[in-house]
Amino acid sequence: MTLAVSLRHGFAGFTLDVEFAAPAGLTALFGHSGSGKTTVINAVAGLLAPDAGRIAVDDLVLLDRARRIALPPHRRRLGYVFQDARLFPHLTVRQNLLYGRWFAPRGPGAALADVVEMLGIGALLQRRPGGLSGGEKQRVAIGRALLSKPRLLLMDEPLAALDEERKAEILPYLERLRDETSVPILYVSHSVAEVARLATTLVVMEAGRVQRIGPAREVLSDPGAVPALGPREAGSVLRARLVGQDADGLTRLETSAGMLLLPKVDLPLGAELRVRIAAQDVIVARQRPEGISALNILPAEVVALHLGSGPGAVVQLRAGGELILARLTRRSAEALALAPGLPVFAVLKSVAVAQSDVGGAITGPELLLHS
Ligand SMILES: Nc1ncnc2c1ncn2[C@@H]1O[C@H](COP(=O)(O)OP(=O)(O)OP(=O)(O)O)[C@@H](O)[C@H]1O
Repeated sequence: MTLAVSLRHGFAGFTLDVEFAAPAGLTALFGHSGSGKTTVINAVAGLLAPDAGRIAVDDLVLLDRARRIALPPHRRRLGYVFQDARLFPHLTVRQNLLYGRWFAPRGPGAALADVVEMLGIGALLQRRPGGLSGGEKQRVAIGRALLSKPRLLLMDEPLAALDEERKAEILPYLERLRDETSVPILYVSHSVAEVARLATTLVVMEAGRVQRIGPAREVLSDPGAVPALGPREAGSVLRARLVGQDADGLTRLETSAGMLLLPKVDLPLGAELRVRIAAQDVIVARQRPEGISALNILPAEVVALHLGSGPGAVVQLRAGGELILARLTRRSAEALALAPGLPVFAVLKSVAVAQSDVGGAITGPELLLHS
């Protein structure tokens, strides 16, 4: 299923003008506060009638201003998960979940038992929302949305109200949701780490427009997207496979950029992972450094150099089949005479690992590993 969105809408002092397609998987709408993410979600949900536009899920048109089509929200069959779970306090978890099914059309769809298992909420079924943690409540809210057999799940910053520990608890379930159901997810976030971990497609919004769109891995390693993503948070995502557990406690991950050695990643051999390398955790060297504690040094080649307006610069490197971003100062870029085609070495100071979107085991919280 693919969601196609084309929208124009004006508020006083703000114009939204966007066009994008969200294929299967999780499409993240990323952007700074006020860039228009919630306005897009509200238009898709039918809570806002835009000045102009068309929204369709495959052949089903939800909105077409030119043809005067505008399905009311309840006929769009969308599951909505907000920042706060909005569960019914007087109903048990089980009754809250079944409430979602109440409005679902007949026909095949997710079974209660499967949803309960996927979200790990079996032990909570007889409890009422009042006694649940924020993360547990969100898992129930996701289950309720799924059981309504939605065409599409809309998630507006579902983790924003949670502390880091609760976020870490819920992320693996969102990964399962993305990988194990065929329901496309439109997910609003302003956290690059969250987007890097979850998104299959990334739509970067800026001042009401789409600044970049594409497969998340490509957009995240595009130096041109760094200003919109924020230089502190920008970084690339690599695919990796766990290929060895060494006797000294280090884990070997195979990537097309080379082998990575990390402190123990407690997963079975063959596990597929996403590895996130923040641009600020990469050092660029002209020669292979020696006498250095970093374990992960990858041969690479400069692809592009992106100079900012200030003292910073971002360099895009190709290592094997992967693109890696490194953040450095303009002065260092000049001292190293970095230019496209130059062979260099990427020294990785730290790497984060998460479950990949290829399936496989659940890793639990994102592991931030210093290599
Ligand atoms: N009902 C409204 N009336 C007038 N202006 C609005 C209305 N809703 C949103 N806006 C304006 O539209 C712009 C985009 O808002 P929107 O909530 O879509 O941004 P956002 O990217 O979701 O931001 P945040 O991350 O803070 O939620 C903002 O300038 C906001 O003030």
